[in-house]
Amino acid sequence: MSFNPASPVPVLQVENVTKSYGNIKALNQVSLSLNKGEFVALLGLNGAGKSTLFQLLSGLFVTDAGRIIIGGHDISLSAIPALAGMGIVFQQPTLDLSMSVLANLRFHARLHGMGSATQSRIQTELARLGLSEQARTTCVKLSGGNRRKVELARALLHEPNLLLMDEATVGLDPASRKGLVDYVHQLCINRGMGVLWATHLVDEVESAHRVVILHKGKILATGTPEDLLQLTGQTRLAEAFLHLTSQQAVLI
Ligand SMILES: Nc1ncnc2c1ncn2[C@@H]1O[C@H](COP(=O)(O)OP(=O)(O)OP(=O)(O)O)[C@@H](O)[C@H]1O
Repeated sequence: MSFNPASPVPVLQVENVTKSYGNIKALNQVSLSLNKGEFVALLGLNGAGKSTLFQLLSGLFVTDAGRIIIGGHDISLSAIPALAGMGIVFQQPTLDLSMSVLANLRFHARLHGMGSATQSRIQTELARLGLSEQARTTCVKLSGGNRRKVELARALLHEPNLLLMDEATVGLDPASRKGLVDYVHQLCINRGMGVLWATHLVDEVESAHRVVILHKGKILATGTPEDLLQLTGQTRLAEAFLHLTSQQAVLI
């Protein structure tokens, strides 16, 4: 089955979101939206505010101002249905390394109240990621790349409409990074899932449908990779990114 992008359906709307830590404004009036089947890259240097945005999206923190709507549900009013439609892979590993792959996935399935569908969903996701043979392996024995794949399988288990990837390739070698980006791209195409992929690595965003450049808590620019090249007059995305973040002009 392949997704038809003809009629976009927003799976995520971020409206004028502001968040401060004391005097530090980590996010300043940030707005973005993401449609079904769209791969949107959130590109920003260290300290841009990417993790802060993800913490707000995953309900760990609340906004100082603005609204976050996931699958039509305002997270501040209806957190449970909002979060139920979302999967997330955090920058920091969150598997219980003392448990098996299966036990980690079953724990997540119980949290989502998946019931009798659990076993077949686990088998499907592990098979897709080439991890069926590792199902009973204790996670501490897995390579870094395979641990990330288990985290991705866990994030996909309850079939979310929105997948958040927060610098999910940290610690992976270049081939594994590319493998993960390509796999998630296919998920967008095949399942019509929306993906927000945060990174500071430009090579991970070259195939994104849209790139949002976040810098010092503000969105500097948004558009297709081609739009950003045109906007900056550069020939490579890495140069366009450097150009935008060094100029800091508001170019939306
Ligand atoms: N708990 C906190 N307390 C105080 N300041 C914080 C806290 N978390 C983040 N910040 C500050 O907020 C700003 C945004 O940080 P954030 O971690 O969201 O950026 P990031 O884009 O995820 O960076 P990185 O790529 O390095 O992970 C930075 O100035 C950071 O120092």
